[in-house]
Amino acid sequence: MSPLDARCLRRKLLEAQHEQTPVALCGGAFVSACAGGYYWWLTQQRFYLYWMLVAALVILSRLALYLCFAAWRRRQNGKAVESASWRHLHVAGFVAAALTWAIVGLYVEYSLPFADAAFIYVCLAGMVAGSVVSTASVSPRMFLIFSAITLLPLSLVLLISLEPQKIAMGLVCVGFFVFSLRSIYRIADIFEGFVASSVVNEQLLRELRQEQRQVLKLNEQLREDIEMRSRTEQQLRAQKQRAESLAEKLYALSSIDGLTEIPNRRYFDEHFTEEWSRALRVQSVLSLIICDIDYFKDFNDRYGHLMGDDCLKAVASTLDLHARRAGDAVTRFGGEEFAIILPGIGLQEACMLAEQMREAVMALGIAHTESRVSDLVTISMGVACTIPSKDARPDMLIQHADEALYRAKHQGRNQVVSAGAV
Ligand SMILES: Nc1nc2c(ncn2[C@@H]2O[C@H](COP(=O)(O)OP(=O)(O)OP(=O)(O)O)[C@@H](O)[C@H]2O)c(=O)[nH]1
Repeated sequence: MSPLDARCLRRKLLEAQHEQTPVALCGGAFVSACAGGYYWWLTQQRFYLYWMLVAALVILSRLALYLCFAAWRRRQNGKAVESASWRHLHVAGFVAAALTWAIVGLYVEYSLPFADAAFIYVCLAGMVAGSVVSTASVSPRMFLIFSAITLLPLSLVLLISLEPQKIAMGLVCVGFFVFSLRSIYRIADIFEGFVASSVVNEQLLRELRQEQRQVLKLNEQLREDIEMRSRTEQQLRAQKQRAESLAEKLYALSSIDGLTEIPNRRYFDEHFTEEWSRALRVQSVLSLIICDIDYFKDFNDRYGHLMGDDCLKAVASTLDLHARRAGDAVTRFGGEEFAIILPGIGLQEACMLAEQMREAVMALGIAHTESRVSDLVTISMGVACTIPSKDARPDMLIQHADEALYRAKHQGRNQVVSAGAV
């Protein structure tokens, strides 16, 4: 038991004794009145008057002590403060009460015959027996003080009286004292055990409440942490979404040709590889057209670069208009060259589409007086087609389309040349 608990235990024991005080005082007052009344008519009334006044004074003093202690307890508000001085005052109260009974016992013994004195023996034995209850809660020592002062002087007088009746009574008193003393130790032990375990329980309860408060505090902290974390997660998710949409926009921007607004070479490279892989997987045809504006350098020289740009835009959107199926992609391959990816289209169909495109470009009616094949802007086109195999590489189809384009240029331009099935 900690020093704090030991102090608490002492205080609790004192409190338990304190709670017995009203009963003890009532009992004392009642027995005093009975004894005073009984002996008033048998011997000197003056002695009993004084004795009853002293007994009343002692009872009132102990009552005042009881009230003061109760007020002090209320002020302490249940704190485990040291209470040694109160204990001493309680002991003093017991000693005073014991002395009043010892005096009356001795007085009766000396002044009255045995038969009349027997009443006081009964009273004293009753007082001692009653004090077992009120003193057991504090300490056996208290009982020892009270019963020794009350009984032993009288027992001694009885034993040395040499009268058999009195000696027998003296022995009974001593025996009563000894047996009571033995019992009080047992009762005090049990009582102290109960109070000690209640003190320990209270301490445990206090610790438990403290732990509970701590756990609640930690819970609160954890809840705040979780809320903060979920807020942060939400913010991160929103930022990630923004970053992803930004990346998509950037990717789209980086895949589009700024001038013609059709997909650029970078897009071509990625998309063509994808389509190649798909065609390889499902063993379907894949066609590629590469087309080039005829005598474009001369066009630029004649009409200037800005007109050249407009021409490129017009050609690009015309080609784009003719490749509208899902998967078709008209891209700017570089300079005045365009590449058209046509998944799932055979050579013949691709050549027909290329022819339509060529005618559509001519139909734009863009004047090109410097061209040696027409007065209008024309295009030459090379078409290649394949069903990809594991041994083949995507570059090979590009190369074949390029070679076909080369032949279209050499064969007089403004025409579609097929590379044949690769
Ligand atoms: N206005 C403009 N001209 C470009 C652009 N990109 C490339 N060119 C021009 O395209 C011309 C290509 O010329 P060449 O490669 O000599 O070919 P060509 O004159 O078209 O002759 P053939 O292809 O043999 O018919 C060059 O003069 C480039 O400056 C562009 O974005 N805008």
